[in-house]
Amino acid sequence: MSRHRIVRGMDYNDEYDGYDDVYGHSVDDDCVSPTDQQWLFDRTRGQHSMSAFINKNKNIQEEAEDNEDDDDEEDEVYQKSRRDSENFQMPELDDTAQAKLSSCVDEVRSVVGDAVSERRIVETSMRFDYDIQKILDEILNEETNKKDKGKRSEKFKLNTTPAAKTVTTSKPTPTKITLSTVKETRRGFDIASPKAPASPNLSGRNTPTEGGDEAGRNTNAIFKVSKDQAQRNIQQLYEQERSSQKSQIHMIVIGHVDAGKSTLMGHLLYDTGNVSQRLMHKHEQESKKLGKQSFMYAWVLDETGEERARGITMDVGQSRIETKTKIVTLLDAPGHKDFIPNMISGATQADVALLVVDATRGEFESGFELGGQTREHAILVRSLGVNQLGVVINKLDTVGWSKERFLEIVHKLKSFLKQAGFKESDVSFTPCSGLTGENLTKTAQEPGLKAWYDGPHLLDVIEHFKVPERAVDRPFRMSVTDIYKGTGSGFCISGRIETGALCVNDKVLVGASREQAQVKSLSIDDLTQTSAFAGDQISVTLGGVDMSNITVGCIICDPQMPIPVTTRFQCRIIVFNVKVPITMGYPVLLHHQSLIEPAVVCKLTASIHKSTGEVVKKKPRCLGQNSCALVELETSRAICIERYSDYKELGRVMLRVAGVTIAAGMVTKIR
Ligand SMILES: Nc1nc2c(ncn2[C@@H]2O[C@H](COP(=O)(O)OP(=O)(O)OP(=O)(O)O)[C@@H](O)[C@H]2O)c(=O)[nH]1
Repeated sequence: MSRHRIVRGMDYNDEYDGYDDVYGHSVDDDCVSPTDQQWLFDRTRGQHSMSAFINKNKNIQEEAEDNEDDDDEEDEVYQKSRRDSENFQMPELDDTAQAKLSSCVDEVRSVVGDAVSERRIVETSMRFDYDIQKILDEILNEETNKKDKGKRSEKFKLNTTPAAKTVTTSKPTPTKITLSTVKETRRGFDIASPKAPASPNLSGRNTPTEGGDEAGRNTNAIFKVSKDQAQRNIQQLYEQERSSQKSQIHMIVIGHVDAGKSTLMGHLLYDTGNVSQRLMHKHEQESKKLGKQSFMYAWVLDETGEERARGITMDVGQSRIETKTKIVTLLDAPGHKDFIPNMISGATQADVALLVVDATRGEFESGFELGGQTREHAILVRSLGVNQLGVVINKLDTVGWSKERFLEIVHKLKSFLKQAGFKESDVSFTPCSGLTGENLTKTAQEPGLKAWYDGPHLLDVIEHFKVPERAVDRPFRMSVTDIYKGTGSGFCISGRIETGALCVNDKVLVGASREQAQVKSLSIDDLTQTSAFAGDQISVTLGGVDMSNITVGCIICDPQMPIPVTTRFQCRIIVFNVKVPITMGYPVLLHHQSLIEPAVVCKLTASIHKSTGEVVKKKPRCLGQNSCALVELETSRAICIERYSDYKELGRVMLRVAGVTIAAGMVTKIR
């Protein structure tokens, strides 16, 4: 039972409240100099109306590339729209309609800023029955049409950056701040130019001296490796070392909070002899003392005091079991929505998944139908490349082993999973109880279940998962999931080898810094090894590298065939549930393997058909839920990424905003 949590390079709190910080930084530190502050609208300085502010600050330097007349027209139109807003009286509505209207106005404002009058937003909202997507389409399209027709009198700029709310007051005003400031404030936070990626610390010790473009792509850099490393026959080595061993598989256990995942895994570990009777007795006694005896099996994987006290899993617990033909690494994911980043990080390491659902009446429904995590987890693992799924219909003891309840849940999940992209033949449904241990490692014993079920038990289901092909003969790539101080010199990193192989004494390149490091030692499940291959979860001690250049999420790669480094790339995305449609400038948190990095949707290239991939509309204004599109993303720092067509494992991304997954994507081009 190992759990690497010694050094976590990422503070997941950033996921939830880091935006203020990021925007604050962008505006306060970089975009607006102290002297520019005078041009920003500030209610505390008595500028109670925007028009007063405009009049007061007439002599502001103009944006170099804009035509003076246009600016005057913009002034006039903008002021007209403001007056329109100020004189506008809200219609009298009942409470529900009023609430819908206010929320619509807020959401539209967050996209278009102050450039559109209150009246227009209100009227459009009512006309389109508060459908935010239609309202935005209407308003944004109208603006474009007007522009196209050359009706300059109606021209004013839209602020399409929801994140830039704090500075929108400066954007549409005729009294512009300097060009450089306007450009900088266009986005929610600072974006390094793709041509000059923010460079990590380069110690100069092991960095290449020539070759390679600025972003580190198509590099011709000369990285010397030993003859042994350069000429090694990896396939032969793999067969030599592994042909007589059981195959390895990584299985993530997912599902809504309290579905019984940890209890199920703890009981499975106990029944398969992976947890001693002594330890189980200890868990039983200690959990009893705290009045939490029902959690005694969960304690096998929920090891920290906080997890035990709160009765929830917070980080991915890791353990392993052996079946007849396989060594299975179990990854017990947290079900609570606050810990989805941890769950994503675990899912990137998984080959297959078990989706646990609680059969208790009302509980399945709240996990599946009422915004629970059952759907989100299933979609996430599928988007991250997991295509074999075992659905465990758990806690059947609470419904008297009812066949009807089992079939009802199977029916509901089947159609959903098909839509989520799972093939029917790759999905199985197993009834059981993690608490009583029914149908875990032995065929059904309970008369209520035996009466109608004679299918496989859970261990059988796991045994029959197909082992994915391991890309051992491809260049080495590994994503770092943890960093910690080793016992000797150097320091340790852990992660899963996505492709290729690694041997002791090999040279590797580290992340975007491209610094060279040497493998001092490596281990799998705390056992020292001389080599490791794609699919292995390993710990590596590295030497000769600046520790500050290694962070959780960075990629370690083959020095002769390095991974591309970039700040900008194109993705094909599927948009999930978004409250506010995605527009240009939309800030997101990019999840790539274990990396979580602020990014911005900097271009909406085309809307595409979900199944055929045909272009439906070029340069769409916005993307609503369930749409599919080609977009470009720009990260604030240079990252290592691959095209999906080259390396499936490293070409997938997830986009999240304020703790919600809004899209999943595949990388199609690297700029
Ligand atoms: N009756 C019954 N209760 C169960 C069963 N499995 C789990 N439970 C109870 O459900 C509660 C939650 O179990 P956990 O195993 O912690 O659930 P979890 O899905 O791991 O929770 P998170 O990881 O926090 O999402 C505990 O009180 C368990 O005893 C079951 O098969 N039958």
